[in-house]
Amino acid sequence: MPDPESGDLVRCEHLTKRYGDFTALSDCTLNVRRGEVFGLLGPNGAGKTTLIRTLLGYLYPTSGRCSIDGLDPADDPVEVRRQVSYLPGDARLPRHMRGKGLLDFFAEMHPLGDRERSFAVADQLELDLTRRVAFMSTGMRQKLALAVVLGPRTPLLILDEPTANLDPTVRATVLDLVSSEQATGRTVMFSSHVLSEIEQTCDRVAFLRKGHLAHELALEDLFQRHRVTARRTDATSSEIPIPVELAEWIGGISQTDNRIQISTAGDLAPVLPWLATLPIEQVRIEPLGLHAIYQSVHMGEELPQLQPQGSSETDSPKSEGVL
Ligand SMILES: Nc1ncnc2c1ncn2[C@@H]1O[C@H](COP(=O)(O)OP(=O)(O)OP(=O)(O)O)[C@@H](O)[C@H]1O
Repeated sequence: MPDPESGDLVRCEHLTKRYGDFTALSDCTLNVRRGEVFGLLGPNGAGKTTLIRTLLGYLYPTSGRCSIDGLDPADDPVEVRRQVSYLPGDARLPRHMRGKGLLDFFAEMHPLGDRERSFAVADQLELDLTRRVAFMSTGMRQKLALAVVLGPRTPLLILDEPTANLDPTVRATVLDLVSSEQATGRTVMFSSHVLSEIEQTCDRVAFLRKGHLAHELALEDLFQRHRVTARRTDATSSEIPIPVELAEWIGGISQTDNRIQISTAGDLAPVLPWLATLPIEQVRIEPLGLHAIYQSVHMGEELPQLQPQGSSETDSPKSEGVL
């Protein structure tokens, strides 16, 4: 039964999917909250599409379970798919149809289809709807697929690499469209290999690696974290103590030769006066972006220090858990 009271629209509990002996998704537990934009990140073959297709009931889980609005796709795939607009990574459209006819067709087919909306999206993407699909470029077909998928007013939108094959201007429009969908109350899941798109659009992101959920991260949290690098000007290499009153803001301090690195969490304002008192020069402060996290997950390395706020532990890397 749909459960509108639950804060989570999507739930995966210990979801595992094997193809023969090969485990494509392993013990994956994650939730997507209603109204959020949730990003799926991971290298090629990480299991993103497998996760999405299991959620939609196109694949049966080997073990574990998942649900969309309380509905289990293994039990009721048709009803689940009524709740979802899905853009596959390899969307194939009937080649003989013209754009206009195709949008009409899909708007009529879907119980929540909205022809006006599909045409408005096509217009926003500056797509020529008079052409046959067969004569469209790859990017034009992607635009058309987006116009199809963004039409129906489903509670959930799942987009598998929606900006693939699009030029930078159109990519930006697509991200705007995703944000507009969120503003209307829809929940969006999307996978992308473009980290800046995830940073720009998502509320939370999950990193998959070799079928495992390697990390989950709230973007708001990431933007609050910075890395300060500097050169020590004093001759000693003695440890710089973290002032007790700043324990909440300083994640850790590490030093190699005379290079010092300080990780911060939360507002920088209380940290800056203290930094000014330290024997350091060539100070660089940079937000800890997704790129640093992604690289670590991708390489299977331990992650850079990301202490939760309130922690005063030193700069020991951690490799598990929610960042
Ligand atoms: N039908 C299948 N039979 C066997 N193995 C499969 C099948 N479908 C996918 N796989 C394997 O499962 C793994 C996960 O594939 P999946 O398509 O989910 O990855 P992905 O994260 O979406 O990758 P990409 O970023 O390249 O789209 C890959 O190693 C892939 O080769």
